[in-house]
Amino acid sequence: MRACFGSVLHPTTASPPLRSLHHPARPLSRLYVPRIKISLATWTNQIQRNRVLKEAVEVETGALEEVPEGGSEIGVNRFPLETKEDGLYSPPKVSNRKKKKRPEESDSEYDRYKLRNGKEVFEEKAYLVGVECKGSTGDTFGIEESLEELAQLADTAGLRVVGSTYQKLASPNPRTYIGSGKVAEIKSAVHALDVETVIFDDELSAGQLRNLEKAFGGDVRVSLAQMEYQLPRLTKMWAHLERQAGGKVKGMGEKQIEVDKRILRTQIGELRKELESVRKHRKQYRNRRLSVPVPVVSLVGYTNAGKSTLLNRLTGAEVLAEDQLFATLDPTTRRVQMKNGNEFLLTDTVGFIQKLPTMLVAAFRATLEEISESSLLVHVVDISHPLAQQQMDAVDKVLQELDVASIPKLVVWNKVDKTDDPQRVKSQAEKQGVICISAINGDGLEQFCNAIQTKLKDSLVPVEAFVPYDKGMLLNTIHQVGMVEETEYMENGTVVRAHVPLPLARLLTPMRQHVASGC
Ligand SMILES: Nc1nc2c(ncn2[C@@H]2O[C@H](COP(=O)(O)OP(=O)(O)OP(=O)(O)O)[C@@H](O)[C@H]2O)c(=O)[nH]1
Ligand SMILES: [Mg+2]
Repeated sequence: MRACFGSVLHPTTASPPLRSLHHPARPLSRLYVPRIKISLATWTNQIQRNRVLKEAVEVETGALEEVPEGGSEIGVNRFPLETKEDGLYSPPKVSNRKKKKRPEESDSEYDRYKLRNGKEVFEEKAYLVGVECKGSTGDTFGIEESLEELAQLADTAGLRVVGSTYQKLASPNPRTYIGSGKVAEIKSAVHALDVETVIFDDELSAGQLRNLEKAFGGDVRVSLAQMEYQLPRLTKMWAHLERQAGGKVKGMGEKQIEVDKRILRTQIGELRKELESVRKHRKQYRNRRLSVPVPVVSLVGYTNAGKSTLLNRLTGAEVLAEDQLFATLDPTTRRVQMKNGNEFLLTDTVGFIQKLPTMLVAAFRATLEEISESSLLVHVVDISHPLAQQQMDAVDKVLQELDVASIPKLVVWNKVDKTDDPQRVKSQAEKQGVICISAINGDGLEQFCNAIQTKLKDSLVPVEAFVPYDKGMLLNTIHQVGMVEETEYMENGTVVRAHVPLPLARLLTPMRQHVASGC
């Protein structure tokens, strides 16, 4: 056994050659996501396997003569795919911690390569350990729920959860965090189940990680949790920027695989700089966008609440919406046109999660900065979730930490179709002045758009401006994004009285002065 990553320990078993790429790491904070989703080990494997897969595709299209080792008889689909009837890949549901191994399930290395979102991942076997310290404040989620969520995250990260345990502690053991009896119990589970990754539901010190690895029987290497967290995000951002900004960012134009190779060669300090540069360019991109004076509405909410589904439904966008945590990693913005012709920009964001630590908030900054520049936040709640209230509280807490609590907010209860009694939920929502929708079947979306419009109006600025006829486009924009109360046609232009978004009001400033000085 070897390696730890965040509070994740990777014991090694007889590994295929690719697994030697594993890089261990340690946690910087109590991070769920980086600890598992962004395992450099998994990620480097993915890159490596994707390369092989890419080569295999080239073989099929005749681009390469040489067949990759071991791939001759299987071609593109040399690794098993799990498909649903509709042909889409469906990851195994792992929220059931007592999942039994199917008799026909083989542990051969090939069987454990799975295709996820078009990428191939090696499914490591994971064992979850939940820890609850008595007297720890602020946690409204119980330990069982925390473990459920951790299992879902592990699934999202491409791990196969083979077991779990938890312990309530009066205070953590300084050497191993959990008690020695628990350590022994986990050790036997690790060996009995051939576990490769042990994930702790809490922050462990470097010393505790070392001791635990030793106790479970491996040598520990500790480093680079931060990098593991940033790498995929960085890559994704590049891809995102490439699509949106048209090739001006450093590294753009590089194929994904080249970016991947370059990142693999890069050290963590350099990566930090790169992330910073991505942030700067995103900001430039946002500034350009802000010069188009359309109000920005951001969808925020707990992960899996249905934000991307709502964006897709309203705009016809094709943002990945999946029953997995953290399906969305970087924001996407689309224009929404309402029936009355008014427009706003709708931004999807990365979902929040309980115990989102300040450090993670900082790391998410690149994406969450979008939120701070919105005219309106739409808090999407999965009202069918048994812990909907706790999730709402967790989101509000993060919004406070992000210092955006002052931005007007509209709360929307989503997935009403999934509740036991949609009618009852709807009337409850009405009483509380909350909009009730189903992003999946479109129920309540008209009411939702009207509510956005009303809320946006509250954030509009009243202006009176003289718009010369040669600036006719501007008048169109005022009609499109603002609310026009009165227009008066003069000899050289139009006097317009309207409520407009702040950026447009700024743009109109010279014309407002014109009004003041004599029209
Ligand atoms: N029944 C039902 N399912 C929904 C509804 N809206 C979304 N879903 C499902 O909920 C799951 C999560 O939806 P996403 O849109 O990916 O959620 P998200 O908030 O973007 O999640 P993250 O990107 O992880 O933060 C998907 O399986 C959707 O199909 C709804 O109104 N009703
Ligand atoms: Mg999403």
